[in-house]
Amino acid sequence: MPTSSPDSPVADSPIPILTTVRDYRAWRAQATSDGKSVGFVATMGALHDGHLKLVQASLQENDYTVVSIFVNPAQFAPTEDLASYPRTVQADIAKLASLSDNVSQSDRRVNVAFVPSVKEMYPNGFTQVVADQIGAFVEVKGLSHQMEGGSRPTFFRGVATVVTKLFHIIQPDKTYFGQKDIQQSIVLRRLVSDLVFSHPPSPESLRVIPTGRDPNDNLALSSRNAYLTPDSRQVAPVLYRALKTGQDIWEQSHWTDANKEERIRVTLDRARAVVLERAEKCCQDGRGVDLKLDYISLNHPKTLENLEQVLAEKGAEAVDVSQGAIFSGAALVSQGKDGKVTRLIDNLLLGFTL
Ligand SMILES: Nc1ncnc2c1ncn2[C@@H]1O[C@H](COP(=O)(O)OP(=O)(O)OP(=O)(O)O)[C@@H](O)[C@H]1O
Ligand SMILES: CC(C)(CO)[C@@H](O)C(=O)[O-]
Ligand code: BAL
Repeated sequence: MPTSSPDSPVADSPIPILTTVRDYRAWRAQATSDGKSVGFVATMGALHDGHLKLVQASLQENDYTVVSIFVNPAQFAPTEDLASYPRTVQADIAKLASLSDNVSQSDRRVNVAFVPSVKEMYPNGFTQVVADQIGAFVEVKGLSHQMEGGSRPTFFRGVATVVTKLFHIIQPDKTYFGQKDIQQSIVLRRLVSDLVFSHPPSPESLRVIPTGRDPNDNLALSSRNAYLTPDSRQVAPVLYRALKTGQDIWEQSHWTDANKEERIRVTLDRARAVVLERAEKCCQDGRGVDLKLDYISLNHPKTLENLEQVLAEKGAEAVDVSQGAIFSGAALVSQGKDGKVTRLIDNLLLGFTL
């Protein structure tokens, strides 16, 4: 374990915290020589039960489990919330330390938390302004500019870059990501496949774990939910309700290939209407909550093509729903004139599994 100042998260840690690539590599070399498999969960911290599901999956399937906590500046646009992103490392470490493999009842626990500095991850410096960046960055073309990438055009470049670094450092045999960020998982599987990563050794070793939700109202758990006020927290589950409404329509038994155009339109219209009606109600109820729909879309599960767009540009014959569809959306909620905006995202899988 590295030495540390008394108030750093490393001091008195209930699990080893490694902060440098050098220390981690020494630990990993020992794990390799001991013949131990390593599972990896990448996070930005502010851990919640959704993250802990990923960690539990890793504890079940690997000898050792490593969790990284790193708020990656490269995936935030200059206008986004890098500075205010919740940072709760000590509480995160306590949560990780309290976990054990609850299925096979082995005594496996999180072995290492990797908590690097920005300097450690970007030793040659870094700017959020893409045009001014110098050095190696990773892009996964064709999958990064629709859905979440439509509103966050540099986001997946930042994610693919930092995850490439993390995979090179951590050398995971398996790695665990959340369905909540479905596009991220698809982009990263393609990255692993196209750049022939040896760790993880295949896109399938990047496991995607179902979205953890609030048991009362199904709101997808998210670190940024910490920004919600009590009133905006009441409004936030509307995105899930909208997607569920659309899913119920999509899954009706009368749809055939001949009426897929109507299937797409009705599914999207009804789901969007749920959010728009709630937004209207927010405007009228005097609480000052502002709800905006960013998008709700249907996308091909592999190519991420926007089905509505394909329909408009190429006609119904060009639309392929035979492999199912990703049904996803994002909405922005805030309260008060200068209230912090929370970006909510969610998705449901229509007719396919990951
Ligand atoms: N509700 C959830 N269920 C399962 N996995 C999740 C959930 N929320 C996040 N994850 C996964 O945890 C990993 C780390 O995500 P991250 O630290 O960004 O948390 P987050 O809650 O998604 O934060 P943010 O609010 O910034 O989007 C990612 O693979 C992400 O998909
Ligand atoms: C994968 C990740 C840790 C990369 O910073 C982040 O995008 C996240 O937490 O989902
Ligand atoms: N869970 C994705 C991290 C982000 O929104 O920056």
